[in-house]
Amino acid sequence: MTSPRFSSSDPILILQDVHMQFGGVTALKGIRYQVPRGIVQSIIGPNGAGKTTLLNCISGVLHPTEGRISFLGRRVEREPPHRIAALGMSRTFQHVALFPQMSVLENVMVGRHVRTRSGFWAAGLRTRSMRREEAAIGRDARAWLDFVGLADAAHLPAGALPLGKQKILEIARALATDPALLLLDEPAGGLNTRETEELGELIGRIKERGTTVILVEHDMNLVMTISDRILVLYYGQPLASGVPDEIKENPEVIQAYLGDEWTPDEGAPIMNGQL
Ligand SMILES: Nc1ncnc2c1ncn2[C@@H]1O[C@H](COP(=O)(O)OP(=O)(O)OP(=O)(O)O)[C@@H](O)[C@H]1O
Repeated sequence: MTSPRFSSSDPILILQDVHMQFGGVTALKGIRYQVPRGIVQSIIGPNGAGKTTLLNCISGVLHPTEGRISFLGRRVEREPPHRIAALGMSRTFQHVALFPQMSVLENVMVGRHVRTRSGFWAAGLRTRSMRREEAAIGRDARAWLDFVGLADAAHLPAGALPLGKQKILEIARALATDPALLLLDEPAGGLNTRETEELGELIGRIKERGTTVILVEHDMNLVMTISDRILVLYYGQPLASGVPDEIKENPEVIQAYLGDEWTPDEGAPIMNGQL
């Protein structure tokens, strides 16, 4: 699915002068950035900095008003979300968007159908080949539930799970397409400390599988613990980029986001859990 000119050492994602205007609001002002393959790349910044808008542009939910986005060597800034998903990108949303009446397993199977030939609704017609495909999808979905630690809940209605597990289920559903790039929009929102630690451990295992992760997150403990690189957005522009220690010690970042009261010696800043 990658471009013939794409080499495995090329950045998986290249943003060139990405600009997004909503009427009078400029949400992104010419973002230039590259994400190498196989890392956890976090994007942080205060409310309204443009983080979700950037994820929406990358995943095709929004089309930037200007600029180019290349994913696996292909231009995608004018592609719809399903085409980008089929190229190998998957995402979760800030607010849980599961089918609450469907089982945990079925929710993961819905995610997998993005890549099947028959599609989820056509599968209802149930030809023999479709049934075989369906059975294979069921097996894969179980394997993903096992991977994220939800195998025991496979037959429960998704809506019956506590929020923390629903968020993990969303990640399982996004993983069901076996994406090269996974975008996570505030996965730790609403999670307690233990759930957030488990989430961090899961993201680490996703990376170990070879999936690149882009994480938009306010929980600084999580970000500083699991990120290979951090991009700081401020009013729609990159303010800084680097490894966690560089970001923690960057005076502009400290000044702009973290407040004067925090110093790097105190460890990762939390600011009431929020930037
Ligand atoms: N659909 C839209 N129409 C108009 N303005 C929008 C739209 N989406 C986002 N914006 C504006 O764009 C700017 C960036 O918003 P965005 O949600 O991307 O920020 P964010 O960094 O994700 O914030 P948060 O941390 O609160 O989620 C904000 O000023 C927001 O009000």
